[in-house]
Amino acid sequence: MAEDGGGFSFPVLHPPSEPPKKMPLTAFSTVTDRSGPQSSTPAAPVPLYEKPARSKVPLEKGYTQVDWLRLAKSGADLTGRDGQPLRRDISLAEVRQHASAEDAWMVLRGKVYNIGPYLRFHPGGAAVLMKAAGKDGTALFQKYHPWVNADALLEKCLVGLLAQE
Ligand code: HEM
Repeated sequence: MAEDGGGFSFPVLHPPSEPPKKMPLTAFSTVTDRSGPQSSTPAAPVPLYEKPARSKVPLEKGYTQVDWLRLAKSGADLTGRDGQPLRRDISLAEVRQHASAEDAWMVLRGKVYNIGPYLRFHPGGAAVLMKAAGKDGTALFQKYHPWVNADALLEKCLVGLLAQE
C-alpha cells in the first residue's frame, strides 16, 4: 500500500492484526526431527561431541608411565640379554618361542623387544599386550596408538633386530 507524502510515495507498514505468538525460548523445542513420522515429543538433542570409547585400564599402584621411565633409567637389565650385545639375526621362529608372560618378546617395526618387564606398566593392560607376545605386533600397535613413541619407551628392552628374510 502506498500513501501520498507530498510528492513522495512510500509504503506504510500496518501492524499485523494478531500479535505474534510467543516464541519458545529453548532450542530444544524449536528444533524438530523431520526424518521420521512427526510426534508431539521433541527430538532428543544430538550431542555435539561423542566421547570415543577408551580402553585404558586402571594400573596397579607403582605402575604408571612415570614409574616405568624411572625403572628404565635405573640401569636394570630389562633386555634379558644378560649383558650380551644386540643381535641382528633374530628369526620370527625364535620370537614365537617367547610368548609367555614370564618370557615375552614382541616385534615392532623390525625391532625385537623383551616386553615382559613392561607388561604391568602398559596403559592398555597386560592382557591386551600379551596378544602380541611372541609375534610381530606392529599392526596391532599401529591400530591402537601409532602416536606412541615405543622406541623411547622400550629402548632398554631391545633384544635385537629381526633377521632379514
Ligand atoms: C610394546 C609396545 C607397546 C607400547 C610401548 C605401548 C604403549 C602404550 C601407551 C603409552 C599407551 C597409552 C596411550 C595414550 O594414552 O595415548 C597405550 C595404550 C593402549 N595400548 Fe599399547 N603399547 C604397546 C603395544 C600394544 C599392543 C600390541 C596393543 C594391542 C594388542 C596395544 C593396545 C593398547 C590399548 C588398547 C591401549 C588403550 C588405548 C586407549 O584407549 O587409550 N598396545 N599403549
